[in-house]
Amino acid sequence: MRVYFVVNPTAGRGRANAVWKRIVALLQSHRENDVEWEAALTDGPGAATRLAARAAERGYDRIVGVGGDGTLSEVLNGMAGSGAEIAAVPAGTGNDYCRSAGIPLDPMAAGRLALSGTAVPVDIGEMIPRSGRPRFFLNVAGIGFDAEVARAVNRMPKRFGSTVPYVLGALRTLAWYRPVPMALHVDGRTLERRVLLAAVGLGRYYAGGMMITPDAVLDDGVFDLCVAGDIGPMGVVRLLPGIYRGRHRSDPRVEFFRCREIALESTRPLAIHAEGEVVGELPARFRIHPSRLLLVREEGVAPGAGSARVPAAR
Ligand SMILES: Nc1ncnc2c1ncn2[C@@H]1O[C@H](COP(=O)(O)OP(=O)(O)OP(=O)(O)O)[C@@H](O)[C@H]1O
Repeated sequence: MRVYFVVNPTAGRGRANAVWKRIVALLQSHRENDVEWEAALTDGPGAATRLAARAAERGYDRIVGVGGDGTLSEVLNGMAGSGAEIAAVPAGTGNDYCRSAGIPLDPMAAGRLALSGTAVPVDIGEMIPRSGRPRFFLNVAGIGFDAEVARAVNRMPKRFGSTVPYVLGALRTLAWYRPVPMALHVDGRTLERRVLLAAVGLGRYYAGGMMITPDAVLDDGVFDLCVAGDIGPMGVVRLLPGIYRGRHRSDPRVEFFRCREIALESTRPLAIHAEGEVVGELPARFRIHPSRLLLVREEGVAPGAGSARVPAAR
């Protein structure tokens, strides 16, 4: 098997650098002779997409993103549709996709899995803005309050980990952001609402462990759409802490839908985030591609990580 590592040395406030050194030591001691590997470090935004696209073109069987959710998302956008498998070594700040997918958060365990685990098909989403470039995502994309929080968080230094910047960004955004009148087209049905946020989930977690779409399953062929309605600043303050445990599930102002196609329109332009990075503006469509990605993950583990599977015989 030929494995290509795409390493973002700046992920996790530079933690990825140390992680990568340990992974190299693991690779050098790896006894399986049938693994041939190569690696490249990213040198800025967009580099992981270019590196992953080249690796897929050159016929690598497996492409491993070493970094956080942003790195993995860039890797996906370089290799989606190529037939290559994707694996992840979590070395970022939030690592929400690994949390959602049941990939070990311990980078060395994830590194071993990347080398010897098997890949299973999972769903990916495509965000198609009316103007601008479409983009694939693997975990959560969204609009509204959370996209504005993502914008605020991305402007902050990452030295505090993932939760503190998120809470600070959320508080700052609370001061000015108000629910926006929107039309949501969900599998052909139109809903009109004032919307605080809409999150399109394949995985369950985002923003450093918030369980925004608590029932999402990576390989069920549908999006879990979470729509938080007309909720004011004090309501958000009360709602936010409970999202870490999925308690918003029972809040009457929050609705959930299982669907395949979503189109969102708003009365004013709203930013769209994918995996916590701002990637476009409404209006946009979201389309699911069931089982489109081959993901290396542990089988039969992890709450929220997909349907339970019988462990393969070894
Ligand atoms: N050499 C580089 N210098 C600066 N930025 C880079 C470099 N390589 C990649 N990037 C950018 O770094 C961004 C953040 O990376 P990533 O999301 O993987 O780490 P993180 O933010 O620490 O983790 P998480 O998203 O899990 O919280 C990516 O969006 C990518 O475009």
